[in-house]
Amino acid sequence: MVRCSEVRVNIKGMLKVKVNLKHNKKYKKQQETYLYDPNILLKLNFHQSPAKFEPFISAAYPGENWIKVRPLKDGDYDRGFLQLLSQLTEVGHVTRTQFLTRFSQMKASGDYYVTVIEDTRKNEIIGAASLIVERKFIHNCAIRGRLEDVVVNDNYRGKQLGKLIVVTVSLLAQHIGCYKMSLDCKDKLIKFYESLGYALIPGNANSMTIRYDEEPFTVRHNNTMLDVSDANTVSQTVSLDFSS
Ligand SMILES: CC(=O)SCCNC(=O)CCNC(=O)[C@H](O)C(C)(C)COP(=O)(O)OP(=O)(O)OC[C@H]1O[C@@H](n2cnc3c(N)ncnc32)[C@H](O)[C@@H]1OP(=O)(O)O
Repeated sequence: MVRCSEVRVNIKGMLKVKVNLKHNKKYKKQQETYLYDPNILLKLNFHQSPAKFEPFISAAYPGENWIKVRPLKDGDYDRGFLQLLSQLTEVGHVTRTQFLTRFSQMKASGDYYVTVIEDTRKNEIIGAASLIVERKFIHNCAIRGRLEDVVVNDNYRGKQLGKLIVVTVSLLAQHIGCYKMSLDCKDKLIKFYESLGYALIPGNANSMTIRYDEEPFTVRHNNTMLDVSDANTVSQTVSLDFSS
């Protein structure tokens, strides 16, 4: 079968038809879908971030030509995205269908900015972080960002990729109009996030959790499980305020 890939009308009104003789088999190579528009990442101004990059890198120029910062793609199931997440927490056995269904739901909502770093030499996802947009009625129907699921493959840590992926989604939050961005983290990572502009808000930096997947209902304080009845202690939330 012959495919017509381009039809143009020139000045004299002559119809020009450019034919693509590629066989259908080659054509079958499916286009992958981005979760969100990758061009937004090229517009982010990394000089706005208090993070110190030495040498300077950004999402558009990540320092090496084999490093690519981009939105998650539906094909990333085959690039080890879930295996990377398993270095952060338990992922479970997620089938391709489950992955693609979740990807479509996230894309349809428009509020999920799962962002990854790919090692293009290996066709492998080596870093990830998610910005999730929360829509509010308060502050004139404002939107705020939540930073979730930050991880860098342990073979690539200590090379600024953690900073790169967190700053990318943080600038992205500001770019799309969030008035603030917050995250929950373990105590040992507070310094890491502080170096990227996040702060513990005095009197308002607690993070509390109730779990429904464990019995009896429990509140978590970092890694320590507490019974809800004596949960006076809580863990911490760090915020990045774009209005100040
Ligand atoms: C909101 C959330 O998702 S919190 C969950 C965070 N993720 C995890 O804990 C998963 C396991 N850890 C990781 O994947 C990585 O260690 C990350 C993402 C935390 C950091 O990634 P890296 O690529 O190593 O970070 P990067 O090289 O950019 O280091 C930045 C700085 O943070 C410091 N840092 C990195 N990891 C840690 C850590 N675990 N504890 C304390 N400091 C750290 C580094 O020393 C470095 O400091 P410097 O700039 O003064 O040299």
